[in-house]
Amino acid sequence: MARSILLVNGPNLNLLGTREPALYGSTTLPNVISLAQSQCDRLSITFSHIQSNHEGVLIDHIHEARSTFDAIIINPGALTHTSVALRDALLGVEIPFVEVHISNVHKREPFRHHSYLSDKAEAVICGLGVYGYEAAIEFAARCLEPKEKAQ
Ligand SMILES: O=C(O)[C@]1(O)C[C@H](CCCOc2ccccc2)[C@@H](O)[C@H](O)C1
Repeated sequence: MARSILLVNGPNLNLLGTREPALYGSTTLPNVISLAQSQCDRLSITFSHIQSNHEGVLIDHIHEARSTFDAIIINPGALTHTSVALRDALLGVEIPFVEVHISNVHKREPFRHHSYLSDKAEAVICGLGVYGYEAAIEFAARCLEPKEKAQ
């Protein structure tokens, strides 16, 4: 089971719970983080979180995760549909990851139907609202084995 999880949230997710509640619900990002921290505490999993509106900042944190985290749970936001660089960063660190989307992207505009990450994700969760984060943590705890640490 994963013993340490980094939760990554991409651009505009800092607005969660304050705009577009019909699409993304009314739970704020701080509340999502608090719930995730409590869930990880119960599972004896080390937890950390980053949210940034800047692609390069997210990439830097993913690089830094290589020596620390067994699993990444990522909601890339709109970078899902545009960022080869984010894909390359995840592939480069060789940390298993779960892709989460609050909305069902497949019921939305066609440009949201493609992800640069999904074919490399251990799992893709979308349309469950913020429960998707809880489900992703549970999946990581049960099913993601830590990769052998590089010597
Ligand atoms: O459904 C998801 O979680 C998305 O990753 C959210 C992205 C948007 C992130 C912005 O989130 C907001 C939340 C509240 C208010 C405004 C934006 C969107 O571009 C993806 O296609 C699907």
